[in-house]
Amino acid sequence: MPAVEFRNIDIVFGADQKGALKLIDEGRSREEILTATGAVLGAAGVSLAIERGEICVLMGLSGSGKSTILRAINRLNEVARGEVLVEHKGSAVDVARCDEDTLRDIRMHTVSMVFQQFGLLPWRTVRDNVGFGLELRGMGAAERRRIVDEKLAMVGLTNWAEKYTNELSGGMQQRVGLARAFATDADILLMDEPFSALDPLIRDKLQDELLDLQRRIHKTIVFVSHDLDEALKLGNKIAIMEGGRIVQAGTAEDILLRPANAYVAEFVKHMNPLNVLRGTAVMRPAASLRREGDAVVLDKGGRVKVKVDADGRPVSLDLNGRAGLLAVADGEAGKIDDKLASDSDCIVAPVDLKLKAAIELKRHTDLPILLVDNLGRLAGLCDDDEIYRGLLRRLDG
Ligand SMILES: Nc1ncnc2c1ncn2[C@@H]1O[C@H](COP(=O)(O)OP(=O)(O)OP(=O)(O)O)[C@@H](O)[C@H]1O
Repeated sequence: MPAVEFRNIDIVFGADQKGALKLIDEGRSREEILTATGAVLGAAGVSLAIERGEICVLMGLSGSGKSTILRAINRLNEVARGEVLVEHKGSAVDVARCDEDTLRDIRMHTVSMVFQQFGLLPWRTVRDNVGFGLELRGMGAAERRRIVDEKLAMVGLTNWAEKYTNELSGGMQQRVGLARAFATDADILLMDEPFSALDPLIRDKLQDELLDLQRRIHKTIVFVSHDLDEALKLGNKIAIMEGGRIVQAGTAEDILLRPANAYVAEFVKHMNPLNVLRGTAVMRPAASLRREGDAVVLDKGGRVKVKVDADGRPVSLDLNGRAGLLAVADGEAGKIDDKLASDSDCIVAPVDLKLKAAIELKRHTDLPILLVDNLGRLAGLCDDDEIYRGLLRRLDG
């Protein structure tokens, strides 16, 4: 069960919902619907599943409908048609139709929201802002203090607990907003352009902090942004919206490599592919490499071979009859010990290795890179040839 799922939702602002829905079904544009009915099309035919633990970024130009669908997740916006399923206490609840008590329960325990303008109460201290939701729930002071202090430590604001929020910088205020959202322990966080009021350096830092926190807390985050860099950096999944409709949803790589239409292509035109692409985008897949028995041939001359076991995991390296050494690089950043690298003949790295890291590894070691999946099985080869060809293909558009 996804944590959040939009099933074919339409959202209309205005009295003539029926008239607007009819025109949506006829495929009319927002302008046509506005002229004919006076109603504003907020969202049309939106379907999207957001899995538990995912960061899904809703991206698009101003007015494209990002906030509109985000706010349907806790029914701050009513949907005219369709379902908004939210995983609540182990089952999928249609927020669009559930009763008021269930809705209140969902808002209090399952879905929490972080706003662009922080939404803090200036007459309360940082500690009392973070504990506000818990206070509304009727939680006792001691328990509240324990949770609030834990969340303040999480966002690095322990020493600021007694200050008033207007004594804090914008970046710090947004950290208070984050701590408040974390304090409710909601599984789903809705973040409506939370960093866009901040200057670029602070924004970049908070994005890193959010990614770092997410590695520890595994929330489901639905994040609205109009900035593609931010979307590509944060999103496991990115849904691009135009005129109230989702025009493409996929991974950063899908969007960069296969933009669905001219609108998406325009967004990605100026992106630096190195920050987004992973080894998988350029590697020569294992299945297309020449096999010789239990060995996979890595070079044209047939002198470099890697032996794989019955499951396809690389076990040894054969350099024209001499045994070579395989060295393992860690994580998507491809970290490797210098001494190990200099003694080795080939590097084994995870398949989600960032292309930028692959290039750095190549420059640093000048060794071919074997990419392996999360079970250690050979997924493909990423050497100079693959990297150059992959980049050229990308740059050629
Ligand atoms: N409460 C409302 N009443 C009437 N129209 C609304 C309301 N909320 C949103 N809209 C309209 O719905 C459309 C989509 O707005 P939305 O705020 O979702 O866009 P967005 O993509 O989030 O843009 P932005 O980045 O500017 O916030 C816009 O045309 C907007 O004017």
